[in-house]
Amino acid sequence: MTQPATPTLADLRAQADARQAPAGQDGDALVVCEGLVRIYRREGVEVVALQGLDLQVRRGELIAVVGASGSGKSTLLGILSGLDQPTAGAVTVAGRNLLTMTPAQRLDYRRSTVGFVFQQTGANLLPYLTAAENVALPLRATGVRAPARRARAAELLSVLGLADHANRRADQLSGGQQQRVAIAVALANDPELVLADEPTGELDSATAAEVYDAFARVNAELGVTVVIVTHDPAVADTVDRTVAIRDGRTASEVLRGPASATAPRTVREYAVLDRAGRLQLPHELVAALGLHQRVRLELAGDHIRIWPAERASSAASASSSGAIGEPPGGAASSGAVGQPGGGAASSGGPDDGEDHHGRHVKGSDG
Ligand SMILES: Nc1ncnc2c1ncn2[C@@H]1O[C@H](COP(=O)(O)OP(=O)(O)OP(=O)(O)O)[C@@H](O)[C@H]1O
Repeated sequence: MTQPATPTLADLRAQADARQAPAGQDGDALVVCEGLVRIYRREGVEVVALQGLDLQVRRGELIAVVGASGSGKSTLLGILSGLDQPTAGAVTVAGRNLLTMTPAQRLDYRRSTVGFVFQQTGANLLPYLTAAENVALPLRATGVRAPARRARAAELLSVLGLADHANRRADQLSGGQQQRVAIAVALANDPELVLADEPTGELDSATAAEVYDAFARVNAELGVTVVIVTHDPAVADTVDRTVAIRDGRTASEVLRGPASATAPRTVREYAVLDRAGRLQLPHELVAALGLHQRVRLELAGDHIRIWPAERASSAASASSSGAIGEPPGGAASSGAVGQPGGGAASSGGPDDGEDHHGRHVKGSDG
């Protein structure tokens, strides 16, 4: 049987160049973060909150950013909201460079390009104003006249299913209703991007689901791009993409396809490859193979194998065909976990890592 020719590294590089848009030229990207670094200095101690974070959010996307406490999520939101500046790296939102804005441009950006929803309702709403008055407040700051303010507030509260509550004081609304009013407040000046920091942190799971639905509705009906930072895994049911941050970098992404009448949504987990070619391996894979310090990589047709260094060197000494770029089949390639010869290894089980191009990145026990 004739084997298909194994692509060389040069072939793969040419394919990748053909597929990739040039850096920073993704016409669809509303948010572009490249190599973001944020170092806090306090009393002589440095804390590296972001260490080279790359993230792109397409116009009209609804995404969640998840990660352990201290991984850098709020730091990222602080930068995207224009409140904070990175120590290094580049960030643009809606074509505006957040590093070079003047104070006046920054104020305008915060008033009209981004909207913000916080965890604490107290930070979002004035309790003694009605829902409609709260929504009208940011419009007053941008000089919108009273009749237009009232019309816009009524329109947004209606989209959020709160038309009947427009004249209720904020402190007479339930927690979920208050967060939906907060979404309307964030949308008042028609921003391109809404950022939400733990918006359901104080809500029970049923009410949290209503708030996620509200974000999905404004995303679908108004076309606004939404980034939700949360610890809550239930957000995954609402968004199409979940970006996981680990140690100040984007580590993995889960993409969900649409459900059909006959099949549930497809769910695929990807490791994120940054511009420098760095990849964070999931903890489970690292632990399963006892990987530490250095690993050996092998190109095997359409995927890459990762070997623990020690076992790889013994496999390599038993094989004369272990060089990168050579076809699989030697002692090294027969050692993939439960996948002799690499055939089944390419078939793409749900736990396989895949890079942005759908190529598999396999762990191996040698
Ligand atoms: N103003 C600050 N001064 C010093 N260190 C800070 C400051 N803000 C954040 N950090 C540190 O930066 C790191 C990232 O913090 P950040 O709040 O962004 O994480 P997070 O993922 O949002 O965490 P959480 O989910 O607990 O809110 C942490 O180690 C934190 O202690």
